[in-house]
Amino acid sequence: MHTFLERVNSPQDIKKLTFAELTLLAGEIRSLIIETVARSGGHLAPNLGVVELTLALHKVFDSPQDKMIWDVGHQSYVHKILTGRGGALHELRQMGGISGFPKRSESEHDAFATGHASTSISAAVGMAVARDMSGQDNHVLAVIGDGSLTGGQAYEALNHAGHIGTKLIVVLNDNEMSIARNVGAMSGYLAKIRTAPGYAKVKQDLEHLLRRIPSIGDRMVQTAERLKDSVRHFFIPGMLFEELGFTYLGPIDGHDLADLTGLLEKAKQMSGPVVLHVLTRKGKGYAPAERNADIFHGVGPFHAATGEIIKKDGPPTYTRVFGDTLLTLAEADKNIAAITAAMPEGTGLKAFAGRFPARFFDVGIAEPHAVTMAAAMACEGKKPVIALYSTFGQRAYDQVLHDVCLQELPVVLALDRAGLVGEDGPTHHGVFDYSYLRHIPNLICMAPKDEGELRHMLYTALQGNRPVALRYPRGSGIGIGVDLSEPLQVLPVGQAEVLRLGRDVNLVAIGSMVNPCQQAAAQLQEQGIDAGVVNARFVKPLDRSVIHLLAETGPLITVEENVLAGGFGSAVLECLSDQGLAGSRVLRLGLPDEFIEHGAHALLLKKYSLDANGIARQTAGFLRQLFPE
Ligand SMILES: Cc1ncc(C[n+]2csc(CCOP(=O)(O)OP(=O)(O)O)c2C)c(N)n1
Ligand SMILES: CC(=O)[C@@H](O)[C@H](O)COP(=O)(O)O
Ligand SMILES: [Mg+2]
Repeated sequence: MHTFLERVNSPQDIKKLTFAELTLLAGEIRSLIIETVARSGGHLAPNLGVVELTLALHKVFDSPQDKMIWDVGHQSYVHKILTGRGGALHELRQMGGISGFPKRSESEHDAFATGHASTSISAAVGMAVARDMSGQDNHVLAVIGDGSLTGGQAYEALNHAGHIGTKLIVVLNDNEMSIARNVGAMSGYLAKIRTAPGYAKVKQDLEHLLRRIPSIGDRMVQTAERLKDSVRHFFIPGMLFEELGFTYLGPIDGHDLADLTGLLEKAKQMSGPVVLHVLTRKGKGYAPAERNADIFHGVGPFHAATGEIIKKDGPPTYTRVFGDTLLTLAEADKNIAAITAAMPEGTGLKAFAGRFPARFFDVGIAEPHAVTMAAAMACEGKKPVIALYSTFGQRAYDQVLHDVCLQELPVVLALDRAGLVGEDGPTHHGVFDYSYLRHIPNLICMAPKDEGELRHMLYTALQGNRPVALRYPRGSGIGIGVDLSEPLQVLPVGQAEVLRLGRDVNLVAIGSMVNPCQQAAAQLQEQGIDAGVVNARFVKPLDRSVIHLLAETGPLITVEENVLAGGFGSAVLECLSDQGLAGSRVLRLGLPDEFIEHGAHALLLKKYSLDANGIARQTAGFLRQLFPE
């Protein structure tokens, strides 16, 4: 029974509830989120940690007039429930259902779309200056986690906000965790604030005392002010934010509704920028998630009663094969180093971190820094491998271009979660990387047809002395039975693998699309169409002679799990145009020029006709068009 939840359809309903009722409501919200995520997967621990915080925010502020911006947005389920979407939670992250992230088109209460970390303070500054320009006085809040506060953009925004001094509130949700344990000097600084005994009281008493020091004459005033500052610095660790122009409030227990609302009311009265430091427990209220906040950060289906994750049988993931292969290669070459931007588990580097702690670097959510740092390591003879999700690699485009490729440095960019990622949706699909990489000079860009080829590609990348981007998909390999003891081969750079030449048509596929193309070719065979399949392996350098040969043989279908705009198929068309074969019969299959919604990976492939059936159907249709009976 969700007695209180049933009474909450909008944030206005929160305002009428007493603290005792809100506490009961918090329990019901937790149960609903646990039940929902246990069924269909999602971001559990981050949401359980912000139940009271979200209730307090909606009690004190008036959304949608007041703007709440959720950094990353993976912790916005409670906000969704309180803003009229509780009834739609059962279809969270499923195709056609509500998104797992804030989305302006979904609700007027979702002030700004998020998904990539560390953008919320910039967005809050933008909303605040727009408000000031229109002479309005609504409140603007950025809710940012301690992990997201490791991202450079957060500091750019703090710097600017402190400079202009406009009214906005940064709620720092500090749970000492990124996905893994949070890292970095800022994290250490927050820990100091947390552990300073009776800090808030000391700060209050001290300010009171300092205000009572008499000021006599100009010089004396200056000296006294300097003295006050030194005393503040000595006793008050939160001064960093104050020095940046913010009023620092906290730290405060983020599960105490009375304290939270009290301090939020105080923040509301301030005229300039405020940082409100809130301490929460990731996974709060669900023992398995409290114990293993990293595992329950983003999780697949599990048994709600026990917290036991429902294991999927199947081949090892690409991530796993990448991690294991890198570990093997690093045993033999002490120059190999691994870098992650706050995702050691997600990118398969946890074992590497354990085995080679001195060669492993978690830089925080700092993709641009990771890439420039790797470039400099390569200058000094090291072989850095940066494992990023393709979508987060977008953050480091300029660093790849300007720091790595311009200097032709041997850095390996391992782009995991390339292609459609499924339920996380448009903020996370890695469908732009061929397009954002293939025009960069000096860069080799490759994608394996299966998990076995991934091993050889990683080896190839580390053997060469050039920048390489290697992209592979989320989830299980195709099940070729990887043997880690199988000797690794250097693949000839720029050479495609002709799997079978077709008489009627040839499918030239890259990466994850090779396997469905082979299945499609088998289906076409049954329809009497002889279709060949070529594994392109390289988007850059492209195998121009194979493309030439195929175009002269007959119709050509390019297939990629990337947007068509500027992708692999575009590269093939450019190549044909350069070779004077612009009139070739080419059909490009890939993703359209739009943001792809969330939904199960298989359903999305089907929707965009990139599964075997869709590829076969489109190929047959193209041939019918070319050769009407
Ligand atoms: C640019 C970018 N890099 C990496 C990620 C992956 N990611 C999602 S949540 C997260 C940790 C965020 O930690 P924090 O902000 O403290 O939130 P918490 O989950 O602890 O509430 C990371 C690394 C991302 N969303 N965006
Ligand atoms: C919110 C975020 O960016 C990550 O938590 C991401 O959702 C993880 O995705 P994977 O499940 O593919 O590791
Ligand atoms: Mg955190």
